[in-house]
Amino acid sequence: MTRAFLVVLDSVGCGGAPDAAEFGDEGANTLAHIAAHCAAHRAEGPLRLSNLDGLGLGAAIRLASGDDAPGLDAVPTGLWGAATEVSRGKDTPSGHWELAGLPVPFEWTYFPDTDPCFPPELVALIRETAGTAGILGNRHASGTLIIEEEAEAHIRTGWPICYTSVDSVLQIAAHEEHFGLQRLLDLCEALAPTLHEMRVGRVIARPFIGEGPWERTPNRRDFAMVPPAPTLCDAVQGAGRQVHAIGKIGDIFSMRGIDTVAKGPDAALMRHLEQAVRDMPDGSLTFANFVEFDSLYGHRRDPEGYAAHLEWFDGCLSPILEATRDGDIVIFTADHGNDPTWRGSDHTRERVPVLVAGASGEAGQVAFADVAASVCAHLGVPTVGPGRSFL
Ligand SMILES: O=P(O)(O)O[C@H]1O[C@H](CO)[C@@H](O)[C@H]1O
Ligand SMILES: [Mn+2]
Ligand SMILES: [Mn+2]
Repeated sequence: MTRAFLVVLDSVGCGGAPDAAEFGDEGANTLAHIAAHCAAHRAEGPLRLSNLDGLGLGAAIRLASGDDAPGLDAVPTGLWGAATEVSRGKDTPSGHWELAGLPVPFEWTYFPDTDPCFPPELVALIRETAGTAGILGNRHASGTLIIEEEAEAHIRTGWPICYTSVDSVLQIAAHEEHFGLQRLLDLCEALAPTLHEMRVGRVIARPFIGEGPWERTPNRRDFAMVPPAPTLCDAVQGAGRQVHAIGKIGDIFSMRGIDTVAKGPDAALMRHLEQAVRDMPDGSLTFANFVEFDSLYGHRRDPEGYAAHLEWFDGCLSPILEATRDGDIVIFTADHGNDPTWRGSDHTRERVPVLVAGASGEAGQVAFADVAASVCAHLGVPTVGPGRSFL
């Protein structure tokens, strides 16, 4: 029996989504634009990702979009392809659920990009649940900028800072000491069932500290809707196998089909992944998400920070790939794009690379749900979802 490791590099898209124009994202390409930025502007020169490119990253970018990616021109040794999403959201739950065999079968509710953005009944519910006379924010915003703008008023009034984005989210930022971390988590948890009934995908607690400058802390919590049907995690667990989640996978799947969880910043997650490759039993699935590409660099529109994080990630892979056993597969993919050279601060609709260590050949253009079918086929468990195995 063999093991599967499914590793999502959050937001590391490769352009070319056929419906990108419907999202205002025609031409967005996270990886190709970072590579072009490095080649043209970076003191250290072109993007260098020898492990991922060796598996087929540059080839996947060219296949997905036709765009060039300077510095990524290795001849692939892994199995490589590019995956297209059908769910209507370019958000984290949509991407992960579909990779896990569950294209989202309904339309999410999004809050309009108006000021205010939340309906009065929701504002009343937040006020009542928080025990405050009002809320701050109530608009579309970047999470770091809205803290800059509202933190002083937040500390003065004690009101929570509520905002949203192009994703189906209610985000609440509050100071860990002045407002209280547990109080923030309790508030988000209490609001979540109502928001989920409204088909808002997540309520996200965004705690911060400091007295200006302000700093968000790793105590973020996502209260996500339960997946509306079984996913890859349920299929693997249901076959009596172990499912280990690294990073925010547990939150994204509301712990459905997941046995164990390891969390922390990306550097800690890399150590957890290495340990999982050493320790996980035959027949198991390890499902990891590395979020900092998205949260620290994509949303912050920082192509050089994004490039450095890609190079850090790639540089950590050699010992991990060497520690895999015969018959293991390691799949590297992504859940959506977040082009740091694009306008605004939101995700971008893109295809994503699919690179498999432990297999070889060209998978070509595949579907997100094919990832779940491939993992099921590899592990020899009953398949889940509409996909077909590319292995
Ligand atoms: O700008 P910040 O707070 O990082 O928010 C981002 O994080 C949210 C959840 O991933 C996205 O919807 C986007 O709004
Ligand atoms: Mn994501
Ligand atoms: Mn994001």
